[in-house]
Amino acid sequence: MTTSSPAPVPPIDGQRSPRYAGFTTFARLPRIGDAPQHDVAVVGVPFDTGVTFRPGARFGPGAIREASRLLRPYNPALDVAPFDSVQVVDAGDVDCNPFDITTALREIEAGVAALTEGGRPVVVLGGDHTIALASLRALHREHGPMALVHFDAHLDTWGPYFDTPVTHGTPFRVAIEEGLLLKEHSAHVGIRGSLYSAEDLTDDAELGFTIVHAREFHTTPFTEIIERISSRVGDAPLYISIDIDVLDPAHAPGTGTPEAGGLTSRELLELLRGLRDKHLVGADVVEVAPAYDHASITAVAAAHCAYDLVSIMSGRVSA
Ligand SMILES: N=C(N)NCCCC(=O)O
Ligand SMILES: [Zn+2]
Ligand SMILES: [Zn+2]
Repeated sequence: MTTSSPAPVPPIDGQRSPRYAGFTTFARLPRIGDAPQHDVAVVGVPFDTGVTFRPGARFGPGAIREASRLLRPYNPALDVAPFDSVQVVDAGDVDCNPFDITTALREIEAGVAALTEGGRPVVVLGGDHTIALASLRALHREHGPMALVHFDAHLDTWGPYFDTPVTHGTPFRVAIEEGLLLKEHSAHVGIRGSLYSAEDLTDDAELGFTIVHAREFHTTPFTEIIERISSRVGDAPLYISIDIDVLDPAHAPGTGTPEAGGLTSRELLELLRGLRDKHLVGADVVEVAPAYDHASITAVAAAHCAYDLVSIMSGRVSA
């Protein structure tokens, strides 16, 4: 992977232009056409045709970008200035069909593939969770099967809903069926809430996943949980998928299928930081539905997750 040369085009300086002014891009980064090339891309996927309950995640990318205006250029938790040594850009949104899931997934896959050519990492801002499948398909072209760390209240390995095989409740079942994932290196984290039946859990185990349930955060030391996830991933190329409903509704009210008893945003960010040394090839932050948000609580959490993901990626690219 190449490191940018000359110096990367930086985000707009908050000391020269107030952070609430000007065009809205993620963390006030340059738009993709305003940099000579990119090492890491952030891209929006405004798609929510796969939802089973409250719609509105199509407005997630815009809300996350707006909330990201406050992000500053140095990330002390990871000791990295993510925009200093590599070129990070906002690649805009993928235009995808709002009426046909199959067509949309093809368009999203093509959009993500164009950005990740040559193995460059990407952070995808959703959109509902269906889009993770397209993103995995695109990254599989570069990396082959990947480890998945999937933060979510929900398993998202269910079967068809209303005879529709690809929805936001099914992306990781399809991903396993398509051979996109290394199941022995993959985990769901934060799972909770009601299921259709106990078989949902045995079906998921048969697909090969392991689960860190939300309630385990009460009984297991945090460092042990991090170690469990980290050793599961090992050295495999890693994709991190963050469904913002992994957070408790108190920390993320703006989402379509909220479940009580979730993680705090502090816990989630710390879990991400625990994966800093992994070979992170791609990530998404999905299911932000601003219509149900209050004071941008959910969008802020999502923006901070995306910032830590970019920080981990740029640390690797520049190393
Ligand atoms: N991926 C999210 N957020 N939710 C999936 C819920 C699917 C269901 O209730 O059947
Ligand atoms: Zn979920
Ligand atoms: Zn999900």
